[in-house]
Amino acid sequence: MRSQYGNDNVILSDIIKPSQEVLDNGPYIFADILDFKGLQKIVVNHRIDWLIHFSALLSAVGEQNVPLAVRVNIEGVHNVIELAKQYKLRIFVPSTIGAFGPDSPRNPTPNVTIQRPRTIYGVSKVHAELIGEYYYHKFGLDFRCLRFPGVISSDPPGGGTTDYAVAIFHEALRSGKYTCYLRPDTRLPMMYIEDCLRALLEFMRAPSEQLKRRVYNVTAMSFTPEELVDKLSKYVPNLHVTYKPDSRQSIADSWPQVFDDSDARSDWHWQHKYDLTNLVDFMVKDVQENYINVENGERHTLKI
Ligand SMILES: NC(=O)C1=CN([C@@H]2O[C@H](COP(=O)(O)OP(=O)(O)OC[C@H]3O[C@@H](n4cnc5c(N)ncnc54)[C@H](O)[C@@H]3O)[C@@H](O)[C@H]2O)C=CC1
Ligand SMILES: CC(=O)[C@H](N)C(=O)O
Repeated sequence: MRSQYGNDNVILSDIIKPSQEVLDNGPYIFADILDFKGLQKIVVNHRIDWLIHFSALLSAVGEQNVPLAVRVNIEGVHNVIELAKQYKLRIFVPSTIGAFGPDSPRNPTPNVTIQRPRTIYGVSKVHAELIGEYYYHKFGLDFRCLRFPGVISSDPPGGGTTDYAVAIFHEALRSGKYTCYLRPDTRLPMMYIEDCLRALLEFMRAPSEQLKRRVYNVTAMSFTPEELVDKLSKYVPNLHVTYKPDSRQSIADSWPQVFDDSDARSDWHWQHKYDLTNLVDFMVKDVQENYINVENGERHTLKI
């Protein structure tokens, strides 16, 4: 986004201390999604016109702290949506495959179908979808929402059910081993981060008249842990993976296996670029160069 709109025109915010890399990249400010007045101040002082609301507790951590998930994921959405209405902002809120549940068709899962999720994360995302649509119809708010599958990047994962597909790269490339908390045949929809961010930007830029709905499924691929291990073994030939399913298995078992994003493809021409093979190629390179080599370099420096 910064490469297209200019570094100073995209402000990143969170409640955590930013890394040096984040600070070097462009403006970063503290913003607590639960502090409505603080958010108002930011919108006014920085003349914000688009709001992209990423803050949330993901599926696995949400189950461990339901009251906090309710506050951040539900109260937080109330705040940003009201803010967007007051200041006439275009607003994007991501939803997820987790907004579906065991009663939804899983292969494929269409854009409009039964949504009865069994996690607080999923419930909060259905709530976000519905309140966003309501504000669109009632107040003309330019609310846009994409339901993402598991998003894969080299950043440390945030406590979701699809985290294994990130963690496995870090652990396999360091130690040649990984213990997976899902069964080997657990199929879930996934997407590489570059596709995810491009989908978001293309969707935000699409003229309103082109959108037949405000909430779209998007995806790129679907795979299982054993299929990912098979591809990764090309880079880590003696890779040893064991499977110890935990509470995240039942969450994954209630989620879509294959996501139908044909509406996004026909309405605003969504097209993914990364499939499983080039996802693995890029992830191996990224984790190796930006994490493992850096750690090794730091260790080396310390030894000197
Ligand atoms: N990572 C994935 O696979 C997917 C993510 N999404 C959605 O994308 C969004 C971002 O996900 P990730 O980056 O993976 O999650 P993450 O857990 O890495 O990031 C969430 C951020 O929210 C921040 N946060 C928590 N409480 C806050 C508060 N009170 N005020 C301000 N910020 C607060 C956290 O500090 C954290 O940096 C979420 O809304 C998630 O539901 C949707 C589908 C898939
Ligand atoms: C798919 C998601 O929304 C997220 N990665 C999670 O697993 O909770």
